[in-house]
Amino acid sequence: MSRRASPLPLAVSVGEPSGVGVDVTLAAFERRQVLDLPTFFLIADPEMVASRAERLGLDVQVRTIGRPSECGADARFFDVLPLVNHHSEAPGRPDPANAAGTIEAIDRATRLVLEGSAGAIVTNPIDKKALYDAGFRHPGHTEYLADLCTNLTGQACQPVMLLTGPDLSCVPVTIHIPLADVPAALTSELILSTARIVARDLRARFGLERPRLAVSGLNPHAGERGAIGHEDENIIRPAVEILRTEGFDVVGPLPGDTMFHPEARARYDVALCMYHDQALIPAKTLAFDETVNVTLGLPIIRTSPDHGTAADLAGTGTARPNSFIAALRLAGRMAGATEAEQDAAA
Ligand SMILES: NC(=O)c1ccc[n+]([C@@H]2O[C@H](COP(=O)([O-])OP(=O)(O)OC[C@H]3O[C@@H](n4cnc5c(N)ncnc54)[C@H](O)[C@@H]3O)[C@@H](O)[C@H]2O)c1
Ligand SMILES: N[C@H](C(=O)O)[C@H](O)COP(=O)(O)O
Repeated sequence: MSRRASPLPLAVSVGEPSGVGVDVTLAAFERRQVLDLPTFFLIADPEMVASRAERLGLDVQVRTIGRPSECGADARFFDVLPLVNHHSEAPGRPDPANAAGTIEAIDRATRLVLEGSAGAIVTNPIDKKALYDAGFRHPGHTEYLADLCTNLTGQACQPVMLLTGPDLSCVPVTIHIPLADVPAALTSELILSTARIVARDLRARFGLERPRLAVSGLNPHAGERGAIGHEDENIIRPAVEILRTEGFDVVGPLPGDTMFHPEARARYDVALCMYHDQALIPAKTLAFDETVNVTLGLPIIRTSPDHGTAADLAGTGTARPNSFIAALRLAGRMAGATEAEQDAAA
């Protein structure tokens, strides 16, 4: 698979303005040349961005652009596509009044990628509770982007959350739901559809021809052959067997506690886990600074740093930009590969 950089700029959404999103974006901009980062612009309130840069003591000049094609025209400037909705600059103090701008940035970035003006969307973290308090009805970006893409394209899509780092890639089959609801939400069909999307997108977007999948169990010891819970034998194992008959390279159900040590990880490309923390605890513990959150199953490329808003660090200059930089790099590579394939097919 080609790994050329995307010639289209990446659209970065501002995320929660009281969090570290702008801080890590500015830090990445400052290192763009030395790190040879893909070209990107931020969708945000330019005044808020300029205030944050000043608070951080950064010598960054914000330039307002009207469209993505203007991005990078003068490399000295930090390009911002302005929001219609105003964002106040108040680090560490999430405010539902900012929700409209936060959502607007995600919407506009998505539309720009769908219309072919931007190569991919890189999202900064949102404060989910602040958005819920303002009436946002989706658990997170992952589910929201799927709804948005479905509405904009007319094609239904199932979003799949992939956390990918240097030594582990994993997918939570159930995503943002209470732990108590997981057993009822877990079906063989959901495991099957998730695994099929993972295999398809790892091939198309990452160049992995036949990814090796490892499926976790749900209960301790993967249910101890039915003695500690029934889901492993009645729901997960049948799904794994169907996947095998379909030609997938897949093992499972594997006990969740022993599938993440180094020798175990060497045997698979992606772990399919049954619930959010089963996947995200090992991913963030192994490589909090390098892991990237990617949404599979969408008609667009979306990446994000693995961390949240880190409101305690906003405006202090201590937030590490590493995961955001990894998200930019990965989005650039994925978009470049997609564009190369489209060129080849043309
Ligand atoms: N993609 C997203 O939109 C996304 C992802 C995760 C969490 N969130 C949201 O973020 C909010 C806060 O969540 P949380 O506290 O569980 O997680 P968090 O990642 O914001 O913070 C966890 C800990 O890690 C530290 N940390 C986070 N990012 C860091 C960085 N770049 N450099 C140095 N230290 C960093 C924080 O200071 C904190 O101590 C919640 O509202 C949550 O929903 C959003
Ligand atoms: N589940 C993610 C995490 O804990 O890192 C986070 O909430 C981001 O989810 P979205 O990308 O769907 O907002």
